[in-house]
Amino acid sequence: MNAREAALLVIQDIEQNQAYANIALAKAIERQTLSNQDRRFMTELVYGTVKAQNTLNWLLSHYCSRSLDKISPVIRNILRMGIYQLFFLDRIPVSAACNQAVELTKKYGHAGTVKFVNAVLRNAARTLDKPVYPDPANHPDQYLSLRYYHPEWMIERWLTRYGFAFCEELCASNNLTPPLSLRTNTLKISRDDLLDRLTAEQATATPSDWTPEGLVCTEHPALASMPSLQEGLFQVQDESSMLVAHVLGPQPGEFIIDACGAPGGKSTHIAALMNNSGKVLATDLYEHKLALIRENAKRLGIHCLETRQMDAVKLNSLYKNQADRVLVDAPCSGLGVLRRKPDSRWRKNEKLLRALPDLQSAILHSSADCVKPGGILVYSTCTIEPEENQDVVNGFLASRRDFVLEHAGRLMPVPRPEQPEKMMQLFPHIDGVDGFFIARLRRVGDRADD
Ligand SMILES: C[S@@+](CC[C@H](N)C(=O)[O-])C[C@H]1O[C@@H](n2cnc3c(N)ncnc32)[C@H](O)[C@@H]1O
Repeated sequence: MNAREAALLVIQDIEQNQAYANIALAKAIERQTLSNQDRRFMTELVYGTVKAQNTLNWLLSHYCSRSLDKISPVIRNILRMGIYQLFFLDRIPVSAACNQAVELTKKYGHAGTVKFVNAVLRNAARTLDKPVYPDPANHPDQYLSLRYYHPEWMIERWLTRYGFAFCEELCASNNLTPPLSLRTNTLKISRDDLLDRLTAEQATATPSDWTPEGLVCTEHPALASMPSLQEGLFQVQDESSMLVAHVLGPQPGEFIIDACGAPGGKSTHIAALMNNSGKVLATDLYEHKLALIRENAKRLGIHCLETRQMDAVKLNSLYKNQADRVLVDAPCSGLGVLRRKPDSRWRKNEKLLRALPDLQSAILHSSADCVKPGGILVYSTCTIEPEENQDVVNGFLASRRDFVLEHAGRLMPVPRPEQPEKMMQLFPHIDGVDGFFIARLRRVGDRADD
């Protein structure tokens, strides 16, 4: 199977079965024996076609008299892939984009659709030029939506809040492919030694500017094939996500609860910072996700971590006043990590976003009850929406006089320029890392300070 056909099947899986793009792609890559070049091309086709689907539909509508809803999903995806190559991939010859789409249609369509796909793509190829987007001065939301492949409701939200320039930079950065970042498993290896191992495994990495254990990897073989991963020498984790455990500040011997723990990126980091001593209890609503934490912990050689399936809203019924520190890495809209998941922007909607702050607040309140007097509570999300971040924490503080807000930015493991706000909001286009929010609170009461 060639890269285009493999890409088409992944795109179909994402659209028809709601498969997650990164997972469906990784599985397909594992099944195929593709060269590195073909693997990169397949990834580009899948991610580009899925991410830019609104713009591809809009471009297609210029060349296709039939309504796109009336076209079968597989043919529509062949057309989208073809248009994507014609308009957005400079190095693909026009003939290859058209001919290969026709070949795929022969296999997945019928004689009529072959003619149709051929006609639409040849028509597009004849008039091929740069897309002419709506005028940004008169239609800023349509312009940004089509130019940067984001749902219009999301653009409207950000335009109102941040203005055009900020919104444009944010959307542009959501479309850049972020480097892979890795957290050294300091229980097994130092960052310098891991760098040597990665180089020996044909990966290119440099130390992170944000954390002492972070590495930024610009080139690497398929992750599953890397012995250093299997040996548990690192965990894949974004740099901003690695900051959370540092802000929590776990100490060896303590009892820590990670209320929304799966798949375990932060729980396992906390355990490493505690040098595998004390106890980390990772809870999550879903048992199958807890299995991922256990797998990760085993691979990383962590034995101070336990898991428990439970609704974090009820955490205080079991662990009231017991934990030295509690992390609430809350379920959220994930709008800070759109650059990592090309399909996720099309899975969100405003109704879903509106429901989140109530759940986040309920988890935060219950988790707060589990913190010992003098202990620490950290609330984090991978979103940039104030309703899920500052508003949740401010609402909590307004009703909980037993907690005070501390300055998260002062606890950075690698010093950074000081920000005036105590709560930390990172943006991909400003900070170059995933959009993340971190707030640290201390429960009033006696306890040895840290
Ligand atoms: C942002 S993810 C956590 C990521 C994790 N901390 C890490 O670093 O790998 C949020 C998690 O909250 C879980 N979750 C959602 N609702 C929950 C609830 N009511 N109680 C406990 N966990 C919940 C989800 O299953 C998801 O695994």
